Amino acid sequence: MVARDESLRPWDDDVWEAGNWKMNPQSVSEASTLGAAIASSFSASTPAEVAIFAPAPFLASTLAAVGSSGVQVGAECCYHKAKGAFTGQVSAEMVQSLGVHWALVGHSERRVLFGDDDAAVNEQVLNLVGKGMGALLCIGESQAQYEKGEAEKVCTQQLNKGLAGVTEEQMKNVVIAYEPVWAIGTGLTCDPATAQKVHASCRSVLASMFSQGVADDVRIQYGGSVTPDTIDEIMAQPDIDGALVGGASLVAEKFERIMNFKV
Ligand SMILES: O=C[C@H](O)COP(=O)(O)O
Repeated sequence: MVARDESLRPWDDDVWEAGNWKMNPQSVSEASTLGAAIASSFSASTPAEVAIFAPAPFLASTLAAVGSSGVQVGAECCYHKAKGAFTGQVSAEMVQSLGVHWALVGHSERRVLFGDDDAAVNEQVLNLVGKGMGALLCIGESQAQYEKGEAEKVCTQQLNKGLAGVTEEQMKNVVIAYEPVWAIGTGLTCDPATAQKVHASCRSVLASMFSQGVADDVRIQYGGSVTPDTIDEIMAQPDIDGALVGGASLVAEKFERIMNFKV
């Protein structure tokens, strides 16, 4: 068994519900208001750890808005280089200096729109865990791959490539998010039983790559059109340890219901 790094996990729960705001909040004030609202509905009785992945310009203000609530704040992407002539990029060091300890890696929008291939994803994961930060690695198949029945195959490849070179010890700072691309922002939530099957397959891949202990301990979130109406059935699946939520994380009341899922 791999002991979790509790400095990155202030709450002793197995479940992690995370909001990915993407490029949606348009101002410091909008992000801060949303962050404060989410933080105010988070309490000791919330059955999950909670994190918000915010746009880089709003990380500091979102951290201030959530204050000491226990809601964690992460970055949406960190380039793997520490410093240099990389116009427009944000480094792990930059966000770490703000007090941010987590970043998303390999979100399908990064892969499809910005060319983050498996090699780039792997560099970002290695960079983050090498610095003691946490990496939330997103994987998932496209619609065409889904229709060909390739979900498990694609996820296996993305895990193998994205986590190449990561040590068993570093896996304590890795969370996986299975996000079928065809379900993102479409209202088409993956059938929970199908998602469970892919999650179980991912866990078995991680057992082969690392150990059964890592596979048992790692948290695997589901993402893709999660809403207050779908969260309970998703969370009832044994291998689903939380949700990575896009659109519904932009509405505090919706995200509050997701945080307080019922099983
Ligand atoms: O990172 C979050 C996912 O892309 C899901 O987004 P969504 O909940 O808007 O479908």
